Parts: sequence; structure tokens; C-alpha cells
Amino acid sequence: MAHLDIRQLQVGYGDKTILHGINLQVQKGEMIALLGPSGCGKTTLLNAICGFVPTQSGEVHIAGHEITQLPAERRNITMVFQSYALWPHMSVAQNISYGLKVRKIPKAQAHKRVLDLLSIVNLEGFENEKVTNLSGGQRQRVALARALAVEPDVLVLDEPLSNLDAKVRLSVRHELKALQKKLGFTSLIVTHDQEEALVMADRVAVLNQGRIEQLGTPEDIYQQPETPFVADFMGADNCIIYKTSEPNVQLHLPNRSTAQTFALYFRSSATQVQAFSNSKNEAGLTLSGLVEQTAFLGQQYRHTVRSGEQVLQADSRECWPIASQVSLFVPPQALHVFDLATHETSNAFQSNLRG
Ligand SMILES: Nc1ncnc2c1ncn2[C@@H]1O[C@H](COP(=O)(O)OP(=O)(O)OP(=O)(O)O)[C@@H](O)[C@H]1O
Repeated sequence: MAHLDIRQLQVGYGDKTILHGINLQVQKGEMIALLGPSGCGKTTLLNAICGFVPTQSGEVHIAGHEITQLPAERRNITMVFQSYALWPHMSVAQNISYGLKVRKIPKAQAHKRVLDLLSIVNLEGFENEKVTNLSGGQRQRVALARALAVEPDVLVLDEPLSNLDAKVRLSVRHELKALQKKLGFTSLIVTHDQEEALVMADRVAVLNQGRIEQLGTPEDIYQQPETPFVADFMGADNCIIYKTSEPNVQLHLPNRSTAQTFALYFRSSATQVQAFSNSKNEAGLTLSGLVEQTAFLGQQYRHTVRSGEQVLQADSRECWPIASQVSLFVPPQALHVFDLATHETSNAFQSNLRG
């Protein structure tokens, strides 16, 4: 049985429905990341689970008990916000023990719990510090300790690392992941950062316009996107519509379907730039084109290549000069192929192609 079980959840504001029949089962100790473009309903889903917005229909269960109609304060769910939401006039210890005080936990017991949590989040000795004296990373660790203090059934994190600078963000995300594995809390995390979702989550749910478009392990979502939307959202930013009659495009795929028109999605990092040649590659996609622009990215150069009507991006360690004629090659395992005639999701189709 799932620890957090969301069934056919429909949520909206006024007459407008934002979430359309969300089904999501989160196992105990699992972390699920919600990914999706701005406005797709990620925060609304967290708010609905917490009881901050009413549901139009559907059910939420935790450990077998239905909580759909329970007020927020009677749900044992805590939220960590992007803005930390700490009390600025309180010390670190007062912030962490706030929820324990509300629950009338004896002082000595609460104090011990605060010290334990400070040790867990690597802030020993900070109990009397004012939170306004702490760095962003330290404040977020206090916010996490405060959320964990009440031993929530589910922890929800809404963009918890967004306010941190890039370097601190990397270290805090590893700390958070390690903590989640060690303490085994069940959590849902919203992030804009795909890499963050892939690194931290056990499974990732990609949302599009209030629906879960794909739910899977980070590897599944990245390597086997089931829809063009997921492929594009997960960074396969090159898309070409391929027709069998295309003159400057060759597509050779094992176990190819009979479809005549495909949408092909692929990453610029998986696209090899080669000297122009008419020879046929064994398998994969080959296009010819003209380099229109180059940009230095540090490890490699990104090339903007025009091939007929299509403009594609391809990365290479070598910088190919502007106006050079090149061949672009994408191996079959790096292609996400969608049959436009049948709108067949690519999963079965791709595994078929990949033999
Ligand atoms: N309180 C509200 N009243 C009315 N509409 C709202 C309210 N909160 C959010 N919405 C609308 O609901 C939709 C989903 O918003 P939500 O904040 O859940 O998206 P999100 O995926 O979290 O976006 P972002 O990544 O930008 O935070 C948006 O169209 C938004 O305008």
C-alpha cells in the first residue's frame, strides 16, 4: 500500500480547474519530484495535499486513512518553502521547536529533539543564533529541521533550493538527498531544475497543464520519454518532422515501423558534427547542413546548423567555422521517435526500435 495515495484529484480556483484527475502513489521513504513548466499546477498540487486549497473531487490518503476533507492543521504534513518562512525575531532553536511547542511537547524533550536535529542538519552550536545572522544555505537547513521536528507523515518541499546561489545549492541538494535516505522521510519536491530533480528524486512526475504526462525513474524520464512534451521538456530540444521523402535527411532505424511521418527529438549533446559526406551511416539519423553560428560553452562549442527548413543545435569539441557544410549524425539510441500518424507514444515504439 502506498504511504501517500492521491486518487483522481481535481483541484481549481473558482470555476477554473487546474489539476485534472491526478493519480500518484508515493511509497514510504520515497522522494518524488514534480517537474513541469510554469503554471502547470505543481504548487497547486502541493497546496491541495497540505489542505491549503480545497479539492473539487478525488481523494488523498495517508497510511490508509483518508485526509481529503481534513483541515490543514489536522494533517501531519509539513512544507518547506523557497523563502524559508522562518520567524526573524526568533533564535534557531525557537524556530525549530515552534511546532513542538504548539503540540505541547515537554520542554526537555523538545530541547533534546532540537539538538538532535541541529546535529542532523550540520548546525551544531547554532541554537542561540538569530536566524537573520545565518547564510541562505544555513537558513534552509533550519527550515528543514523545523519541518522534520514534528515527524511529519509527508514532507513537501516547494522550490526549497531556488533562493540559494549555484554552489551552495549543489551542496545543500546533496545534503538533503543524504538526509532523506538516512531518515527515510516520504516527500514530494517541486523544482524548476531538471538536474536537481534527476539527482534527488527516486521518481519524477512530469506535469503538463494539470496532468501527469509521465511518471518514472529519473533514467526512464530522461532516456525513454513517452511523449514529445516530455522529450522536449527533458532537454531533447532538437525536433524535426521527418517524412520518408526528405532529400537531405537519412533515417535508418532497426525494426522500423511503417509510419511515413515521424517527429524526431534529440539532444544537441548527442548530435555529432562530421565533415560533410554523402556516404550512408549504418543506423541513426544523418542530415546535411550549413553552420550558421557557433558559441563557446567551455567544454565544447554549440553549433547552430541549418538543414533545409530546420535549424538544429549540435555540440562538438571542435569548432566548425561558420558557413562550413557539415553532416550531423545522431545514433539510434539517442533518438526519441514519435509516430505522428497514430500518435503512438514512443515507449513501445522506441524499445522496438532499440531492439
Ligand atoms: N490563488 C489562486 N487563484 C487563482 N488562480 C491561481 C491561484 N494560484 C495559482 N493559480 C493559477 O493556477 C495555475 C497553476 O499555478 P501553480 O502555481 O500551481 O503552477 P506551478 O506549476 O507551481 O507554477 P510555477 O512553476 O510558476 O510556480 C496557474 O494558471 C495560476 O495562475
